[in-house]
Amino acid sequence: MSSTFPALPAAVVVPSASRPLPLNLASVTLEYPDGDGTVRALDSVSLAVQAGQMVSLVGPSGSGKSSLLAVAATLTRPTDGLVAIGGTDVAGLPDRERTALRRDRVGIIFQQPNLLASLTAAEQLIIGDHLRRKPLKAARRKAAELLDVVGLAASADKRPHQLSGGQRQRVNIARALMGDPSVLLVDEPTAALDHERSESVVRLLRRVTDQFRVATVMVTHDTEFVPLTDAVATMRDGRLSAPVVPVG
Ligand SMILES: Nc1ncnc2c1ncn2[C@@H]1O[C@H](COP(=O)(O)OP(=O)(O)OP(=O)(O)O)[C@@H](O)[C@H]1O
Repeated sequence: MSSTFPALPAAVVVPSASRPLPLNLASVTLEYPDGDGTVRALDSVSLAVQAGQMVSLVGPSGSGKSSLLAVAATLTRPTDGLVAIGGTDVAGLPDRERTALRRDRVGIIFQQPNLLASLTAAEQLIIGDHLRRKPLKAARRKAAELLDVVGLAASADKRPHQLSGGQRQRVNIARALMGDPSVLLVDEPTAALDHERSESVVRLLRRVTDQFRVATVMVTHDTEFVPLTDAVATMRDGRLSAPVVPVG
């Protein structure tokens, strides 16, 4: 842990009773088959994230961070426990409704932007809305607005090879916001970036979390960026080794 990270008293994030939490994981366990037995990637993990809150998820390799994101993203069904997005319990939903919930409520940002080589920055955003069957004109307007938010208004017509790594990650962030998600799940967004670009990407994630009131979970190994977030959750051997603590 970085020396700039303050030691703080533990405090569990308390959900507001009046409005459903954008993201609520309660006692989530995930087991993968492993030879004759199973490996427990998540062991009774609980994590509640409020609108406008940004939580850092840290922990050693193999501790379960990606598994937690995959379960929160509704990409992986947990073996046990509750996964609720905006108050909807995902467990009972058939695959089609899970996919629709994910498309409409969850923005996912992976380490690598995975942009399509032949599309411009604006088109990378618009194509998602096309799949959501939204009108093209509105999608164009929204893409322009979001590219402006991420500082790429002047690069809307550039293709991935004409953008820097940091700019590609900004397109990735704008793309994840196109569906107006209430939850943003971010996996090591700075893994391929130098320090300066990493900091500016995390600051951007902080800004969009505030501006769009999304509930953001960011897996990061850069603990120096933890103070830019509201709280830190530490994973070890599939468990949250400490309660979520606010960053002071
Ligand atoms: N598809 C899978 N099948 C079997 N075991 C898996 C699978 N995915 C992950 N695991 C195991 O689950 C545990 C948690 O892995 P996970 O990838 O979630 O950790 P992590 O903290 O994200 O690691 P890293 O920081 O290296 O990405 C590990 O023991 C891993 O080997």
